[in-house]
Formats: sequence, C-alpha cells, structure tokens
Amino acid sequence: MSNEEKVSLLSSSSSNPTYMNARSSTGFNGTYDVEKSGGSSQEMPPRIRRLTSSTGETIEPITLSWRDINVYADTQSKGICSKFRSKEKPSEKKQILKNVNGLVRPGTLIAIIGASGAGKSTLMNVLTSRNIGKIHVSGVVRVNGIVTGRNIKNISGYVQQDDMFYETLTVREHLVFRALLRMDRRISKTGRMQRVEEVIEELGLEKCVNTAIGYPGFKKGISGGEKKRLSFASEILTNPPLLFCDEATSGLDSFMAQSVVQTLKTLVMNGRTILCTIHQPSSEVYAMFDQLLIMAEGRLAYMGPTKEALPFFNSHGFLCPMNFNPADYFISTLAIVPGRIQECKDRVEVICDAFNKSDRSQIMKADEDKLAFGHANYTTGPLVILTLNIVQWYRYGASWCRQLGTVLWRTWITGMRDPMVVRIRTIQTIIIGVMLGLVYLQQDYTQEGVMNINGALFLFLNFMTFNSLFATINVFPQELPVFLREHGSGIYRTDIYFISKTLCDIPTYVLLPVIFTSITYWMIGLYSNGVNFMITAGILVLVANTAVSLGYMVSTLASTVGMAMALVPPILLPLMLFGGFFLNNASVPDYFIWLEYLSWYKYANELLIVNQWKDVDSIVCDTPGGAPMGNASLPTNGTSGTRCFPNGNAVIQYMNFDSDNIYTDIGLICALFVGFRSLHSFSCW
Ligand SMILES: Nc1ncnc2c1ncn2[C@@H]1O[C@H](COP(=O)(O)OP(=O)(O)OP(=O)(O)O)[C@@H](O)[C@H]1O
Repeated sequence: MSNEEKVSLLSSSSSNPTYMNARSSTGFNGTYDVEKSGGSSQEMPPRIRRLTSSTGETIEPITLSWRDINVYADTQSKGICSKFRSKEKPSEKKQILKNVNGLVRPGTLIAIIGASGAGKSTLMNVLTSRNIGKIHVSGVVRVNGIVTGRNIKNISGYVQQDDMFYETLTVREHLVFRALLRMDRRISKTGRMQRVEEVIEELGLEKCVNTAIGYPGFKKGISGGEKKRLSFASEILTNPPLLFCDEATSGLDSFMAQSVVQTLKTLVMNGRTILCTIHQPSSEVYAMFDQLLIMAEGRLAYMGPTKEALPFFNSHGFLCPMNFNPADYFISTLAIVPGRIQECKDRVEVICDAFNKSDRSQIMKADEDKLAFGHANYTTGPLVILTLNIVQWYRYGASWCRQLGTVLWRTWITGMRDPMVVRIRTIQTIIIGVMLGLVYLQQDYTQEGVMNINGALFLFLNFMTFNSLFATINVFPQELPVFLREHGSGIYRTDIYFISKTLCDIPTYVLLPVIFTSITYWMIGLYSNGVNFMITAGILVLVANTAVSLGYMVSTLASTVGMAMALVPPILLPLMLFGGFFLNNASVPDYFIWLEYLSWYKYANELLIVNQWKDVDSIVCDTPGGAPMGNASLPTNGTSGTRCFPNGNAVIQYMNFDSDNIYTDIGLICALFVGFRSLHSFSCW
C-alpha cells in the first residue's frame, strides 16, 4: 500500500461518520439503548441493553466470563506403542493454563498480551471452543452467565491469525459468498447484498472492493491491512455480538496495525465484545484498548482497565521506565529469560499471586458469580442460543441447495480465473495425441498391427490415468486448510464441497479425453466407425474421471503434495499390472485377484479391446515361419501353416476378455468412480 493510500485510509477513518458515531454505523443503524452499569466497582464501559441490526434481528450484547480454567496437555506423543509404554510409565501432563478467570462486558475491546508461551492462544482456543482436541480442559466458560460449550461458535466470530482466502476472488465476491452462506436463512438475498455493502463501508474496503484478493509472492492483490480488514468483514457479516481475534496486527506495519485496531474500536462502539491477542503493540495501539489481560506462565497476571495496569505493577515494585512502551515492559517483566529461569518464575509468581489477591480480581469473580447465579439452572445446549435470543437455529446458515449453488459458483469462477492451467493441459493433450498418432500412424489389420493397436489402446488408458491423477493430486493439500476452516465455521457441508468440485471438473475431464480420442483414433486408424469412436471416447472419459477420483482420495489422505506424489506409484503400479496388458488375466495369482477387481485398467482395457476387435472379420496373417507372440493356442493359418489371429474375436479370446462383460465393466468403472469419491469425502469428515 502506498503512503498516499495509508494517509487517505487514516483520514477516512477519522472523517468517516462510521468511525465517529456508533449510531450511524451500518451494522446497527437501528436503535440501541445505553445504560450505565452499576452495582460493581469494576470499571466497565456503558452496558448496552439491546441492539437492533439493519436486518431487524434483535441481538443481545454479550458478557463473556470464564472461571477456573485449567488446561493440561500430554507431554508424551501418542503413538502405536503408547498403550504398552503407559503401563510402565503413565503419561505426564503439562499444565498450560492454571486457574484462569476473567470477565468481559459488552462494548469492551480487550487485548490479551504476554510473553511467547504464556498461554494466550490456548486461552483463546478454550474460549472459542476450537482446536481443543488434544488438550484436557476443566473450568467453565459462560455467556451472559450461562455455561456454553461448542454453541459459542454460533454467536461469535473468530478472526484467525493467518488469513485464508481464494486468491482469485475479489473482495466483494468473497463477502457475497460468505453472506449467502453464513447469514440467517430468513434474510432475503437483497438483505444479504445490502449487508455486504454495509460491511464494506464499515471496514473501509470500498477502494479495493473489485480487486482480487491475491496471494503474496504469486498473485498481487490487496494489501496486508486490507486482507486483515477483509477477515474482520467476513466475520461481522452476521453481526456476531462476540468477536475473537488472534494476533490481529501480526505482520502489519505500525500504521496498518493502528488502522486495524481503530476498526475494532469502531466495532466495539456498536456494542460488540471483542477479545484480541496481540504481540508487541505500539504505544498508540496499546492505548486504544479498553482493557488488558496479561498472561504469564499460564496464569493471569492482570486483567482490568488498560490505564490501571501500570499503577498495579508500580504498586508491587515494578516500575516502568519513562518513555517505555508499557506493553513491552509487561511482557519483558513477565518473560522467562534463559539463564535466569528461577528468578523470572519467582517474579511471575509474585505478580500473579498479587493480582489474584487484588480487589479487582475478587470483584471480577463476584460479578461472575452474580451473573452465573441468575442462570444457575441453565446448562450448555441449544437453550443457550434460545436464551440469548440469537437467531441461529441451524448448524449451517444456508439450506443444502443454497450451499450447493454458492459453493458451485465459487468453484467455477475460481477455476475459470486460472485459465492458464486449462490451456496448458489442453495443449499438452493435443501434443501427446499427435505424437501417439504419428508413432502408430495408420495401422493395418495384420499380426503386427494387432500388437501395435493393443499397445496404443493401453497407452490411451495410461495417458488418461496419469494426466488426470497428477492434475488433481496437489489440489487437496492446497485447499485443505481453507476447506477445514470454512467447514469448521459451519459455512458448508463436506458433501457440498465435493459435489461442487466434481461438477466443476466434469467439463475438463470430458473435453480432454474427447480431444485426445478425436486426434489419435483417426490417426492410428482404429476401427473405422463413428459409434466405435464415440464408445472409445466415452470409455476414456470414464477412466479420466475415475483417475480424478483416486487422485482426490490420495490427496485427501496425504497431508502434503510431496506425500501424495510418493503414494501414487505404489497405488498405480498394481492397478496397471492387472490391466490385462502386461500380464494375461488367466495368469493373475489367486491371492492377487482382489487387486484385479480394483483395476479400472482391466475393465477399460477389456472395453477398448472388445470395441476395437469384435467386428473385425479378418486379420492378415503375414508372419512367416511361426506364431505371433509364440502362442501355440492360436489357430493355424491355412496357407502358410503359421499360427495367427484370424479375426478380432481371436484377439479378444487370446487376451482372456469377453464381449459379454461390457456392461459389467462399465458398471464396475462407475462403481470405482463413486467409491473413490465417497472414500475421499469420508476421509475429510
Ligand atoms: N497441545 C499441546 N501440547 C503440549 N504443549 C502445548 C500444547 N499447546 C500448547 N502447549 C504449550 O503451552 C504453552 C502455551 O502455549 P500457547 O500457544 O498458548 O502460548 P502463546 O502465549 O500463545 O505463545 P505465542 O505468543 O508464542 O503464540 C507453550 O509452552 C506451549 O508449548
């Protein structure tokens, strides 16, 4: 971003009425009532009783509290041997969070700071109920006094540290996609589009609204700050009253960081509750936070108004030097320095114990008890959502059909925006087709021709398989993180993603086999009949799509492209071997028969051979002095006495194929196509 852009952004953030007046903010341009909270000596922002969004939804502001959060992690990695090992030596548990309490009122922007390894991300994960699969958590998280579990996802947004987008989409397209899938089902399409425009304005994204998001180093797109604001925009489309941000300013320069926090400040003014982990905030950014939560060694070192943090540290003998950034001071005071570990740990103990005993901590706990007492009978479940009067009843914001339509739209346009890949693959198919056509140019129906044609048909299968499989093998490791995040956020179902991918792949994997067959079929001089040509093209389409399915399955099983590549040869080789070309079907050992059934090579080879030879009435026997391929089972040619294929049926029989199997073969290839796709979908579930 240029300096002028930065300046204009800053000035827009101060001159834009959105930034200045919460009432005029587009997200909540209805009404809200404000009353001063009372009954507690905790310094609190104005408590907002009720918010009405422009879409007419009533949203109750959120007070988030958590009590006695303890988190443990196994220090031993779990492996195959862990069961045996654990009998001798029970797995040790490392305590990551120790009795952490907290309470955040609506309309508060709170920064979570601390040295590296202090437990900030772990606390965030516990509060958001995300990524907690491998840790043991005890304690309760409450929303407006009600114990909540995974339901917190339905009422909160989570802006994660690393932004993940489809880089070819524009800012507006990305937001439209999210609006169509995430917003409440009862909101009309017009309402959703209106909300998109509101959010664009609210987050100052007007300037880049039609710019592709891009990917650093590959495709130039919007700036880092704009990307971060786009992440916020994606999350606030649904007007969540609670927003979590992990490392909101990481990777941004101080100007951009300030601009992003200013944006958060605006959102808070609208009554939201925002928790934000932050690394090394500048003094200006630090001062913008209403409250501060300082973590140290998994404990709470301070939680309260930002401006009272320094006096608290001062009162316990920790004086921040003049002109020192307070955040830097807190972090360095609470950091564990190698070589002075015990001394640092003792200091952390002193500060954390002092805060635990402080009036502020006691009042916070009392406030939390008061809130919890009012809802003592409520536990986690849909009730939480009902009580909060937040209208998200469904696991997914959109119906199955809307999910399919929207994901299909995005998959299609992202594919179309990358025409280079399609172009290269088409040119590659034409070149290989012409090369094969020239190598096998105009084969005659002779004994040599039989061998050449059968070889060419098997090469067709190989080319279709390799071309399709390697084109898809890298797709999933690349898309997996975005898919997991979007699916995890309840944007769309797993099957929707795969159906969309399958449907969008169809044109490519129909067109390429048809182009390939159109070139090679006539150049080689295969059985000269339009119907047989179309059958060959159809078989290759089936093979290409089955290989794509296997490619997707392998790419799902592998976590990296390299691993996927390494898995392909051992999977493909047996399938190829039992295809009936390298090894006669009658020679397959009994213990490998099952592999033969998994080989689309076998079915497709049988189909291609039968299609090619079944109507060939005579093959010239021109091999002097012996049987072609040395096979004594072939009939003898009357005139020369040599053993030859007299007609196409002899070729079919010689290869142990059967023309009665064609429907079974087609059915089995289709079954493999569906089977691989299903396994692929299940492995992602
Ligand atoms: N699943 C886990 N298994 C073992 N240890 C873990 C696990 N998760 C976190 N930890 C440990 O807990 C401590 C706190 O980790 P956490 O990621 O919460 O720190 P953080 O404050 O976010 O650090 P940073 O600022 O560097 O991201 C670290 O020592 C980390 O190694």
